[in-house]
Amino acid sequence: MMNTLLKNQVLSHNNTSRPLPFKFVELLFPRILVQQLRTNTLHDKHETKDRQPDNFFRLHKSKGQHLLTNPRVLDTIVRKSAINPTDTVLEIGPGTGNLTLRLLQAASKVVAVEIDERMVKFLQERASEQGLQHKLSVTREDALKAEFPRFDLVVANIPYGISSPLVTKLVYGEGYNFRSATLLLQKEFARRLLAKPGDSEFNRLAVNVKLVAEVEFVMDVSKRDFVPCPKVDSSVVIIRPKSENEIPSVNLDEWRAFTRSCFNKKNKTLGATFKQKKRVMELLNLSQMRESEGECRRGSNDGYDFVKDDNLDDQSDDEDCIAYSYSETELTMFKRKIIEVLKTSGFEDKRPSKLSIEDLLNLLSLLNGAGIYFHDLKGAENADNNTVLNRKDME
Ligand SMILES: C[S@@+](CC[C@H](N)C(=O)[O-])C[C@H]1O[C@@H](n2cnc3c(N)ncnc32)[C@H](O)[C@@H]1O
Repeated sequence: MMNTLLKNQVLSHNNTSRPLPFKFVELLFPRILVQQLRTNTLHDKHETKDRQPDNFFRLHKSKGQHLLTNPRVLDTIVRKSAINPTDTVLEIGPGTGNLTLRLLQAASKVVAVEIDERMVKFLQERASEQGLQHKLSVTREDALKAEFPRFDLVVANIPYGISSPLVTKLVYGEGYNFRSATLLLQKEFARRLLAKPGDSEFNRLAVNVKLVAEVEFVMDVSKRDFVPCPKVDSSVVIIRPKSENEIPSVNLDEWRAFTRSCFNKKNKTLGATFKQKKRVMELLNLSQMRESEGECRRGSNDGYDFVKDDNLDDQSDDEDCIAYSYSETELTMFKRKIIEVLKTSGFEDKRPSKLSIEDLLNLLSLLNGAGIYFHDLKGAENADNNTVLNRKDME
């Protein structure tokens, strides 16, 4: 059942029936809201069977339900997003709608994707009460699985647990053509998106996003601006996809497979990474697949099964674990080929986290020139039960 008290409180910013002058409400809003929400909501951690009366609107930590309540921050997010009155805005995880109501006022339309049915209903009612329901389309879906309708820009305070796959989906998703994504993210995650080569936070996520988009820092947001208060601080960033002619000409699937290999252990030198027997086997297999457009050789008990190989440099590697069969000679020759490219190009002793995108593109092109290719094995992974599924995403 909808909690009327909660509804009145989260609505207070725009509720015309409230007698308090707008500015005064604006000033008091965070404190009133925090105080009252605290007494009228429960978070997973505090849930007990005997403490769940109907008028409690329980927020689920597992779904990242931390509501942004500071009107100053909400207004800044909307202002910085530079929304045109003709724009359709995609909001992921609208929750109770504190941001959505502002977006509805600024945009022509808001399409929202929310996983929690209760939030969907709450938001629809709230929009109706403000006479804005005709501008809102909210569906109950997992944003990672949803096919987003057409949108001009994204503005969202997203659940932090899905940040990496969601950012990947937005910037690498086929068919999305949008101006910008203003996202409220966990501070550390935002720092990685903003990191430059040589920074300690510079990783595969940063390099992949930067290939196809520009990232701008907007502001830090205190954990105290949320209800309930999370453990971490947050930051707002704006991601702007590059136009087609600004993106280097590279096969994006191969690029992502290449950076996955390079950054597998980002503090190892590229020489050490690509000398690993499993890496050599994987690349030999992919390169042969590319040449023959055929089957990959895997699974023979007579050959090398790197999962069981005690001589591996890095047994803790939790990436793709597929067994291939190659002779010692084949592997040695192929390994020489890789090392030769790394040596002659001066990349052997370099660490991926210190390299620029241009350096990495150059290395990929040199490896391709020597017949060494990279490929995202996800398709093969789904089709083949021999694959150990434990693939990290972009981090
Ligand atoms: C951090 S809260 C933000 C709520 C609201 N936008 C705000 O700023 O107050 C994240 C919201 O995302 C929703 N959510 C969590 N996982 C989701 C998913 N996979 N797809 C869509 N929504 C999700 C949660 O239910 C929650 O409402």
